[in-house]
Amino acid sequence: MSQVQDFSAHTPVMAQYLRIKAEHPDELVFFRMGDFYEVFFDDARKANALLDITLTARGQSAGQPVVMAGIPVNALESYLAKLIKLGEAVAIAEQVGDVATSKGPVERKVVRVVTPGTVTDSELLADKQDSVLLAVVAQGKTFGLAWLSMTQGQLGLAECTDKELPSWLARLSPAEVLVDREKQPAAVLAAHVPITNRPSWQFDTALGARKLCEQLAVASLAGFNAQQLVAAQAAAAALLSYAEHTQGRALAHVKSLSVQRSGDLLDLPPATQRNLELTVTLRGETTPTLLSLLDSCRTGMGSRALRHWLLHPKRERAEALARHGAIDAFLQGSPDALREALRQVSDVERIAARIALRQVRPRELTGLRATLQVLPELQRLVPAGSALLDELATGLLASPHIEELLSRAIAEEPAVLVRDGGVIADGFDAELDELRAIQGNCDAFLIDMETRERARTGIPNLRVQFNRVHGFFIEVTQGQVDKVPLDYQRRQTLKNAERYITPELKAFEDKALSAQERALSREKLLFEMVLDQLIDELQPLTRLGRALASLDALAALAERAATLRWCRPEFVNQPAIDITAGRHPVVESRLRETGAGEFMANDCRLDARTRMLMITGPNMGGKSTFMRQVALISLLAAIGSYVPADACRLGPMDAIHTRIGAADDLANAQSTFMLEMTEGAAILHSATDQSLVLMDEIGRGTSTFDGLALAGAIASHLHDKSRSFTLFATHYFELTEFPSKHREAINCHVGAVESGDSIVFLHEIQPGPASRSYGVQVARLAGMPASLVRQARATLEALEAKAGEGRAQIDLFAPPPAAAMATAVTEATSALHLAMDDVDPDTLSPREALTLVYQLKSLSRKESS
Ligand SMILES: Nc1ncnc2c1ncn2[C@@H]1O[C@H](COP(=O)(O)OP(=O)(O)OP(=O)(O)O)[C@@H](O)[C@H]1O
Repeated sequence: MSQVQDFSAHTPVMAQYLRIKAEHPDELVFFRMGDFYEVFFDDARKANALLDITLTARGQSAGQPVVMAGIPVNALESYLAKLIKLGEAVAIAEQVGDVATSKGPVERKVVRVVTPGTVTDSELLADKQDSVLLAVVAQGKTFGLAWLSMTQGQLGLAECTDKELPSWLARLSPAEVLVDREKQPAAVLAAHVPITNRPSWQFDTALGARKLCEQLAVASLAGFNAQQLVAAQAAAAALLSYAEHTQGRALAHVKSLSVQRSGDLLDLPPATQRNLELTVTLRGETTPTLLSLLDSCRTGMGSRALRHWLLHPKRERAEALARHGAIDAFLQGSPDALREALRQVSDVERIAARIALRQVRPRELTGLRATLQVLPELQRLVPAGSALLDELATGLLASPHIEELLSRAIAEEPAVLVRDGGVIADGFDAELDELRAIQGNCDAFLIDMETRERARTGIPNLRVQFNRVHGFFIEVTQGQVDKVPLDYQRRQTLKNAERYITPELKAFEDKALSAQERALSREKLLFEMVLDQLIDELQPLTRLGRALASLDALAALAERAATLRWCRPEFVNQPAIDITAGRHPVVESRLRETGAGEFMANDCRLDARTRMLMITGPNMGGKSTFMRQVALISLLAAIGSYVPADACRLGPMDAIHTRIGAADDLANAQSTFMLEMTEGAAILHSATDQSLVLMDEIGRGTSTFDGLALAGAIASHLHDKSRSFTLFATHYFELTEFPSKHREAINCHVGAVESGDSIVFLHEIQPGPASRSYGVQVARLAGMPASLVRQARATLEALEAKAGEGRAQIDLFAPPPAAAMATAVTEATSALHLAMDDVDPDTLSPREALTLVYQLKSLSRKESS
């Protein structure tokens, strides 16, 4: 039960609470009182609204009732989980003083602050996902980013422009973002992530540089190539201060820093991540996605590594090549045995972090011990023939000291919590063994005393017993009570029996109970000592975690490649996306699962001379699927996976841009068309000749003529200016003219055949433009009423006839008028110039001069016509 306290103003406990709350104004303060955490005032009202817990009022403060709500200590985790999900932060104030010896209220202190980005409790974290804390600060036109995965112990720094910031936010997908409360970046506000405001002075470059050097134990950041990143260093200052503040201690396990540059990564803007359904579907679910298909990892660490690879593909292809080599080595045999052994592996990465933060639980340590014991077997099962796998296999080492320590110190099956006792193994510490022996002797003592007392009192059914609530007692049934000797003192009366205690039993009770208490506190001390020794071994443990994660992820990719019949892609230096019999991995596996038929594989051949496919064909024909599969295959190759195709050759790639129809973004007050144009504009601004661009039915969000005109202009821009590899799907038949005027574009279409009133989709990409769009047939398939379909067909025929008669021949792809004038003028000027170049006026005869005037006149007439 919660202690009954007087909460009137000025009571010492209230003063203590108010002091703690003043230090944590932005967090919900959970104030430990006995078996409850209490929340007061506005925090209580908030908890009541968010957690649906009952409000009570007790005492008065400043004339107002003290509003409060209580959370039982043993239900803390589930309430925390809820609050973290809602983006709230909680400061946990524990009783740190000794209740028995305290004068006045027992001392309380905030031992940690749990926030969405810094949570490390295994119960509150998803196994397969990292929780990333990110700090973002604007310095002039540059944004500095610093992030930390608390459970991986890894720091990251980057700088980017305003335009690039949304991609970074999508890629890092932070659980919490720290921003300067004076200038919150708009892109962060738009990203719908929990935001924590920090004071401006915490975003300080010099402070950041100093804190980073201290954290990484280095004299300068030059070794990390980070000394120029002043904005990122400023973000790191706020990040590290906040992380330490929440943990209430230094972050001993954070020893590695990776500096990332926008230009190093294959750019996957947020729209691309969404449209390609990499980690969540368009409906917001986690399956079926590319990640859910890929992730057959055996450990949470492996799944997290795979997710990271997928969202951070590199442009430079050495790492991907090494992974292809590793998959190949696995496939020479089979990854199954290693994957089976990986089942016995615990989440070493998170355990290492929790050791560092002194939050590790006894059973995590036995998990770690079991993992260390299977390392030799794992090492044996890693196949030869790949430099990357060789390197990872050598990483499967931990100092023998750790294993030996864990085997000696931790019991075979320890209790869940240290405070329950039974965690330290017998034989590890002589003092603990002795204290336990006293407890162990209990049973023997009780039996012995029972025999003696039965003999002394002549009560045959007398029993000497112990229970947790009443301690030790002698129980005598009511019928025998008159035989009880004088030294028996009554302790408790039951319906059928009386319970007594004797001086001898009391003395034994004191000894046994104090032994138990002493054993418990000895265990706590020993556990801390074990942690001290483990903390010295953090670096090898963290390295081991990473090696296990990579091995698991690679073995999963190998398993997928074998099961799904994928091939090894080849990288070339020339521009190329050359895919033979490519498939959309997720659609293919859905078709297989639902028995809805075979997936139709398709080729895609793009190179320096053919950069754009103008794709036409009926709705439901497979245009979007084809375009997406080309993007997914390119991405899979870039992360080092095999790909769903028979053969695949890829040139360099710097980004995958997608503009694919989406629902209205009402939350951000953007109409479908506005969104379409905004996303389209972003692509045109950033796509290069090494980008892959998917344009699905651009222009459909507005009137036909506007849409067609815009689509034509966008296609021209992509073809002439960006020169990107472009897959352009459209229902505007007019655009099938595009390739005849643009050398690097060709037409193709998805095949369909009409049978009677109906239509059969072939899902095959065929050369040339589609002959018609079959929209009415598709509507019929979708179940539109027959009368409506008939009406639509009649209208369509009338419209087609009319369009055929009167359509003016408009050149959709002509350069814009201003540009046309400019070109004409330049050419004309240059022609006149050329003619004038040969003329020397001083040597001309009058007749020659007259002829020249006629010539120039005729030239100028020709060029203006
Ligand atoms: N290559 C294929 N093999 C087998 N089935 C396919 C293939 N491509 C697409 N499909 C099936 O056809 C459905 C429609 O495909 P998709 O959405 O790509 O058509 P679309 O041409 O883009 O249509 P719309 O123009 O209406 O957007 C898919 O959900 C899938 O079930």
